Amino acid sequence: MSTRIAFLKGHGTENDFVIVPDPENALDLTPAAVAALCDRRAGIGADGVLHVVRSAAHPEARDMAGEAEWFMDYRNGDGSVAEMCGNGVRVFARYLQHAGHVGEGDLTVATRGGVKRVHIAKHDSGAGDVTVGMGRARLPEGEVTVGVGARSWPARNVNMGNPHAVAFVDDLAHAGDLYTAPPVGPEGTYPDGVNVEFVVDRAPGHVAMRVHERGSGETRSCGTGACAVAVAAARRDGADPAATGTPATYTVDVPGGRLVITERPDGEIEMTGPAVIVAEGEIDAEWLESATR
Ligand SMILES: N[C@@H](CCC[C@H](N)C(=O)O)C(=O)O
Repeated sequence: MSTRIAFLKGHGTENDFVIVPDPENALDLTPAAVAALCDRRAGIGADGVLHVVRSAAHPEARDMAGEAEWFMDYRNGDGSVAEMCGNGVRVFARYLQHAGHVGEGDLTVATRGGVKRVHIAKHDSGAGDVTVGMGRARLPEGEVTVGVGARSWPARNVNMGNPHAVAFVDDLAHAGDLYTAPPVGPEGTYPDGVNVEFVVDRAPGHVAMRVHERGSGETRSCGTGACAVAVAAARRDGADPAATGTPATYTVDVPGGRLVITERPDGEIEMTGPAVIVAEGEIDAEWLESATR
C-alpha cells in the first residue's frame, strides 16, 4: 500500500484551499505537486495550498519562530509562491483551532509578509468570526491602467504585502470572463505579476468586487484584494485615517460572500470574515508523485 499524506479542504468566503499539515517540513511540495493538488478536475481542486509548517522547521520562517509557532507556506494554484494570502491566514487559523493547536482568542501566524495577529471569536458577530491584522497598505506613486477588451480604466496601485491594481468600474460585468489576466500598464510596473480587482459601489462604505488573482485566475474572494479595495475606496472618498484620526470601515462583497475591513488611524488594517474547514482526507503519495512527473 502506498504512503498517504493527510490533507484538509477549507475556504474563506469561497476562496478555497487544500491544507497540508507538515509540521516538520518533511514534504517536498514542488510547484508541480501544488498545481496537481489544485487541479479542479484531476486533483482535489483549490485556489491555493496552505502548507502548515512549524516556523522553526522552515528556512523562510525560522526568524519568526519566537513570535509565531506556525508558518503559513502559501502557494497559488499554479504552484507559484506569494507573499501573503488574507483569506488563507484566516483559514490557516481555523485549521490550527480544528487540529487543537490553538483555542479561540488571539494567536499569531508567520507568513512571508511577516507575523500576522489573528483573533478567532467565540461567537460569530454576523460579519464572520475570524479577524486578521493585515498590517499597513503601501500606495506606490503613479497611476496604472487596467484593460479588458476595448475598455480601460485608471487603477490604484496598492501593496498589501502582495501587489494589487484596483479599478473602479460602472458594472462588474465589464470585467468580462476573466479567463486570462487583464493587461495592466504601464509595462514593467509589476515585474512579478499583479492581482487585479474590479470594484463597484453599492452604498456609502459598501462596495462589491471581482478579482483576477495572480497564479490562480478568477477566484470567488481575495482577502488582500478586499483590503486593497477598501483602502483605494477610502482614499477616493477622501478618507485617510492616519490624517484624520478616524477609522474607515468598508464592507466588501465578493462573489463568495462578504468581508469587513477597517483601516485604523495607526494605518493597521483589520479584516473579518468566515473561515470554514469542510473536509479531511488522504492524498495517495504515489498519485502525487506520478502527477508531477
Ligand atoms: N487569495 C489571497 C491572495 C493569494 C495570493 C495572490 N494570488 C498573489 O499571488 O499575490 C488572499 O485572500 O489574499
